[in-house]
Amino acid sequence: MSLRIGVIADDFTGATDIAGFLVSAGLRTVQLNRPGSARDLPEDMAVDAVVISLKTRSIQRDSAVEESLRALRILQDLDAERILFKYCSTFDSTAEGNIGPVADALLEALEESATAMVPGLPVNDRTVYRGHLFVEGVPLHESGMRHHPVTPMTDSNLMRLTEAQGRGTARNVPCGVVNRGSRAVHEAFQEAASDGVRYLVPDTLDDNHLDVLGEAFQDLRLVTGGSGIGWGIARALTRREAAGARRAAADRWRFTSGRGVVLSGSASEMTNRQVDHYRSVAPARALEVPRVLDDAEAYRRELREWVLRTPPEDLAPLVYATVEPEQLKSLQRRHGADELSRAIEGFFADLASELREHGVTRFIVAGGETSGAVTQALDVSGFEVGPQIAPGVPWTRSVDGELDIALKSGNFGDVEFFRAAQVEVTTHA
Ligand SMILES: Nc1ncnc2c1ncn2[C@@H]1O[C@H](COP(=O)(O)OP(=O)(O)OP(=O)(O)O)[C@@H](O)[C@H]1O
Ligand SMILES: O=C(O)[C@@H](O)C(=O)CO
Repeated sequence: MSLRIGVIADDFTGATDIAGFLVSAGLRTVQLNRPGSARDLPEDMAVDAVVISLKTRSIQRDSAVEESLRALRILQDLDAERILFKYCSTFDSTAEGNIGPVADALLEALEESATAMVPGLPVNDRTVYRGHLFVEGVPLHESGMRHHPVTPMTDSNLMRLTEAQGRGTARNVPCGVVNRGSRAVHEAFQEAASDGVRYLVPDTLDDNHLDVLGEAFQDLRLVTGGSGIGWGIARALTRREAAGARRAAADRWRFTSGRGVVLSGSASEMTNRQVDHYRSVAPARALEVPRVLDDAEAYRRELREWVLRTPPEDLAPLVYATVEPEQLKSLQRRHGADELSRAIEGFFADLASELREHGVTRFIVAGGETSGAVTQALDVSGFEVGPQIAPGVPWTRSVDGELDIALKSGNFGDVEFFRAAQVEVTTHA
């Protein structure tokens, strides 16, 4: 097997996000949830891209570097022509973060001296102007990300953030140069590299810019950034085939025949709106936190029987822990934030695995941590990635062909996401 692109992703839903964009640009893509499971890939499986999903965003630097290098070796064994290190479109990495050290280690292992840093994802309103990252039109450090519990972002300047973490200097490529096209960007990259600059940070204001950057960077051994640049590079690689391949991905997608369920453990603003909407069109049960803590087994049985009572042809029933921020804070004060998170994630994981034993084959899960816990409990070593339901959220099928799974990052998708996931499978390219 030889791969056109190999991706190392620093978190779980981030991996699914980029995998969906690669498919939408026409690459047949598999996501591996356990890096070692590359050896389980069927010999005859036609794959253009492999995305290895790690959980290295907020762990110790040494471990993040070590795990990323291990993933690199697996991708090299699969003959990956180019490597993309995927991190968050909101960077999610403070001065102590791992993006710089991992990029440095990958550069060294690939014997390269410079790379591009492209977190922008304009379709989800994450843009870069003069090297500053904006989320929905406001600078990163003024967006909700300034309150992130693990990686509070207090700076929007990507050059400063990168230089604080890495071993080299960074330089912006302003949008005036990007507007001139891929040759101008390529020249800017060459000039920067010969000046000893290690990280090139181009402006990214719209999808045209992603196309230009994809074209300019498609021959670099290492590119870093979000799913947007993955899409840009994949489109550069498949320019002529893309439309046909996109249609083929959507045409091929058929749901498994079993029942479905929606499990929402995300407490984000968008998920709150999505849960509110879905409750008005489908059966839904809010998780009772005291019973999760004190009566989990009996409570799971009760919810399981309730889920299985819904006729399989109806919209899938929803079980949700999702609450508004004030209520979340008050629950966390009463029970302890970490304990509660662990208990709720564990509850969803066990519920998912029991539902699977009782014939549920289609899972829609909201929340990055919740998705990780559920996927692990379902023992899914990898996914074949299908068409996107919304930008950054594709349908996936477990490599054993038994389960359909959609994993939604907290803030992705629009208000009707949960219903849309079940009624239409169009590709957002
Ligand atoms: N009602 C609740 N009370 C306490 N904790 C909750 C509640 N609902 C959800 N949680 C916890 O909040 C955390 C939400 O994290 P998760 O990563 O799943 O969602 P998210 O942060 O919205 O998504 P993403 O990381 O993709 O943006 C989980 O650990 C979950 O168990
Ligand atoms: O890039 C993004 O915004 C997401 O894929 C992500 O990384 C979620 O954690």
